[in-house]
Amino acid sequence: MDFRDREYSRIKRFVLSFRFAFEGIVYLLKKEQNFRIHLLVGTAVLILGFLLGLSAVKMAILFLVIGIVLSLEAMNTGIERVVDLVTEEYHPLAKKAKDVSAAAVLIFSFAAAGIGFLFFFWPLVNLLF
Ligand SMILES: Nc1ncnc2c1ncn2[C@@H]1O[C@H](COP(=O)(O)OP(=O)(O)OP(=O)(O)O)[C@@H](O)[C@H]1O
Repeated sequence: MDFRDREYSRIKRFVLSFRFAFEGIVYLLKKEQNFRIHLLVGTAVLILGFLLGLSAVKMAILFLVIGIVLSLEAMNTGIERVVDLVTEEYHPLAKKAKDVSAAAVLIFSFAAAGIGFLFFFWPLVNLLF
């Protein structure tokens, strides 16, 4: 039975939507190396920030930035799968769609790296020297 079927209660559809989103996360963890790398780096950054005693505001910004990177990576994968669904042939528009979608992740990753540099440079310098 289709989950959009009217037989399903609103509550059940609400719970199912979480289950499907969770399945998406499992898919990303199993199949997408870039997602795993971003998750690993993000976790390491949060642990380092905690150990260096960054302020609550800075930690909140780090959480936000890491969440956005992971979400963009997930959206990028979603777009790649849709493009693959539309065509398995080489197509200039398929290339543009995938390249631009990957560019979105890269652009924000540069911004995230800039924020990381601003937050960690002096605390690390003070710790090491
Ligand atoms: N159907 C296509 N037509 C034209 N170019 C494509 C097509 N599919 C992929 N490409 C090109 O190959 C690149 C890599 O595509 P691919 O689908 O392998 O994604 P990926 O970046 O390796 O991600 P993933 O490993 O998560 O699938 C794209 O960015 C695009 O430039």
